[in-house]
Formats: sequence, structure tokens, C-alpha cells
Amino acid sequence: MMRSCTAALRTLRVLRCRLEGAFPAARHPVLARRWFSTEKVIPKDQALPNPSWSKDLRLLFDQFMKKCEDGSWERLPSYKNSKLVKEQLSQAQLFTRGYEDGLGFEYVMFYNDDEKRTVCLFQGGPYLQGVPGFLHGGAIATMIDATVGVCAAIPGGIVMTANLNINFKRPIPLCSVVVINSQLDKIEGRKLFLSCDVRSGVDEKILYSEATSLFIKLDPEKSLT
Ligand SMILES: CC/C=C\C/C=C\C/C=C\CCCCCCCC(=O)SCCNC(=O)CCNC(=O)[C@H](O)C(C)(C)COP(=O)(O)OP(=O)(O)OC[C@H]1O[C@@H](n2cnc3c(N)ncnc32)[C@H](O)[C@@H]1OP(=O)(O)O
Repeated sequence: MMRSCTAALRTLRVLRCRLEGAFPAARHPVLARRWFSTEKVIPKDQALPNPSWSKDLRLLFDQFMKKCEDGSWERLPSYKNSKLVKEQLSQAQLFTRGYEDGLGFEYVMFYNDDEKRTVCLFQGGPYLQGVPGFLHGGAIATMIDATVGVCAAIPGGIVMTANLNINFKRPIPLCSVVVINSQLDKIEGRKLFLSCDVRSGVDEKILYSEATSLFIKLDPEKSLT
């Protein structure tokens, strides 16, 4: 437990250094203060196996953890709450982490710095149903946005989605496991272009969705509101 907390804090520190190093304006006056706290509260890392994870999700998780051993990939921790919000928003939770184990978004992301790739292993639970038996398109879009968002934020700093285009090619069965594979294609000034696909877990034979996205690095001189 202690070791995983220390590892999580280390990864968070690395991510923070990367964001600030790659983009000094990551010290955006509002967002940086909200996103990174120096308080030493150790929240629960939710990007780790729990009993709701299926055999396939565990298998893929183990495969990626093996890839982390030589340092080419790293697992990204994920937390429900953040100390970044002010008191009146103390109920705020990361949208994708607001469900009990197994009911909503179960996922873990891995990052490869050399390839500028982020892979998300995702199991969508029963509260994410759209057409009976299948995942809601909004839930799929959410996880695509989160995955490409992280893929943009690590090299790009403080970014927001400006555009997200998704082709939904096949419906995703509820509670199945999919792999969201995203990559940074191009950076032009403040614009980061990314693409990703969503495939069936383990065999990756079924192409469920494809997406392209544009993220913009926030300009610290501009107000968000
Ligand atoms: C993302 C994760 C970040 C950090 C990680 C930290 C912690 C991790 C914790 C959790 C991770 C969870 C990840 C979740 C990811 C979710 C991300 C989101 O969903 S963000 C929410 C949805 N997006 C928004 O609400 C954004 C709303 N839009 C805006 O606020 C603004 O439009 C903007 C995107 C900030 C851009 O405004 P600016 O005034 O800064 O830029 P502009 O001067 O307007 O444009 C610059 C440049 O870009 C071109 N452009 C802008 N929008 C578009 C577009 N839709 N399509 C094409 N091109 C666009 C514009 O033409 C300019 O181009 P240029 O003239 O060539 O420079």
C-alpha cells in the first residue's frame, strides 16, 4: 500500500514537472492552482485493479505493467477528487471517477513518451448503458476525450478540447473491455492534433470507433470565462 502511494505521488510529480517544463505557461493563474495541490493528502489511486475488473481487463493490465518494466511505458494514476477546487466545490469529482467500483468507468491509462502515445484500457459498466446492452455514445466520447486529453496534456501542458470528431463504427457491448489507442500527430503553435481508435480488448479485432481531435494550449493572458 505504502509503496503504491509513493509510486503514485512520484508519477504525479513527474507529470507535474512535465507539464510545467514543457509549457511554462502551465502555471496558468487559475488552472494550475486548481489542478496541482501541495497538500500532503494521499487520495486513492483508482487506476488499479479492483474486484469489478474482468479477467480481460486484468490480463491487459498485467501485459501493460510488464511493458512498464523497461521504462518505455508508464502507468498514469487517477484520482476521484482533487484538492484543486475551492471549498464551495468540495463535492466536485472527476466525471469519470464518480461511480462506485464496476458501475461506471473502470479504466487505466498508460503513456509512452517516445511514441507520444496514450493507451486506455476501459471497461464500461451497467450505468453507462445507451441502446439496451450497449454503451452510450456519450460515455464512449467521454473516454476518448479523456484519453486524447491526457495524450495532449503531457507534452502540451494546460490544454482544452476545441474539437472532437468521432466515427462510431460498431456498438460496444456493455461491460466489455476495449483498448483506446491515441497518439499525438502534430503540434502547430498552441494547437495539438491527435487521433485515436477504439478496439476490442485482448484480440483488438473489432474496430469500434475512430476519432480525431484538436486541443488548444490555454493562453495565460486570456480569461476562460
Ligand atoms: C486535458 C487534461 C489536462 C490536464 C491534465 C491534468 C490533470 C489530469 C486530470 C484529469 C484528466 C481528465 C482529462 C479530461 C479531458 C477533457 C478535456 C475537455 O473536455 S475540456 C472541456 C471541453 N472544452 C471546452 O470547454 C473548451 C471551450 N473552448 C474554449 O475555451 C476556447 O475555444 C479554447 C479551446 C480555449 C481556445 O480559445 P483561445 O481563445 O485560447 O484560442 P483561439 O485564439 O480561439 O484559437 C487558437 C487557434 O486554434 C484554432 N481553433 C480554436 N478552436 C478551434 C476549433 N474548434 N476548430 C478548429 N480550430 C480551432 C483557432 O482558429 C486558432 O488558430 P490560429 O489562428 O491558426 O492560431
